[in-house]
Amino acid sequence: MSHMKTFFHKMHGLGNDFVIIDERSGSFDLTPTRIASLAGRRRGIGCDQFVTLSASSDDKAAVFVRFFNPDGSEAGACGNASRCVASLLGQERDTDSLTFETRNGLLKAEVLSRDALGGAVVTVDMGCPQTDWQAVPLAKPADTLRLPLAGEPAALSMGNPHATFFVEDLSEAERGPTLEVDPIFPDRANIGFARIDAPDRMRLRVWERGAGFTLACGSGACAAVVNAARRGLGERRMTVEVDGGEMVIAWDANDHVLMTGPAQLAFEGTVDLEAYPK
Ligand SMILES: N[C@@H](CCC[C@H](N)C(=O)O)C(=O)O
Repeated sequence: MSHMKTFFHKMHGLGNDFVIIDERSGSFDLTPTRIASLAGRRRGIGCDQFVTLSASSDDKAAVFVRFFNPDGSEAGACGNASRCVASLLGQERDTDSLTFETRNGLLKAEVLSRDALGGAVVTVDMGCPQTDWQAVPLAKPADTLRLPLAGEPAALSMGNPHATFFVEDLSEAERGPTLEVDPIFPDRANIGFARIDAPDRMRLRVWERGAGFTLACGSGACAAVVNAARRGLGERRMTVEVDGGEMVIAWDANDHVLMTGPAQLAFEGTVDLEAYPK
């Protein structure tokens, strides 16, 4: 029996990699179990996040974009995937300015440049950080500037929950797996470890909820810069060095967080979804 093959794009932003599947012409049976097996590095295609594109009911938006972690859980935001989607759709629509819908609302993106090898530099307006304890969310009222955890991280939501620890030594990042599931985070959290190297520069590692350490976390970089500025540790515009390269994050006067960095097409392929358990 032959099954239909489903087309996918494999893209990455600074090594944070994605499988992108287009469901605009019809949805596929993408259960959390199937997503987790497709995301597997040995038996699947392999990715840090799985991304679906479907029709948006908002006529300002080109598509509705959903982000899934490799454990099958859904995330409200993914910065690096947002740059990749903007690059892909910009090419499809022959435009550099795009708006797309996510669970965190409408995001605007601008493709700043392209090369001949599937690469682009993209700015995405990631929206406004939310710093109320209920929005992060936290399990109980707490000052989101200094959570009652050893190291007193600052917390906020960029559409997904983030806590940023400011550290001298990045080996503290080994606390990430335990902190992701600390009872203070009822939806778990992405845990960033930031070393401030200059007022406009930081080094960041993020233990991602549902994914583990990745080479880059765009929403984590946005959270880290906002949290550094809130704590008076950094400027509102910083270069963030992650394991996979660099992004520039600017928290503007209108409270929006602008993230600029690369988006790269790695390859395209087809997959028989039925071959993966659901
Ligand atoms: N890699 C991401 C964030 C992906 C989602 C995150 N793991 C979550 O569960 O919130 C990024 O670039 O922002």
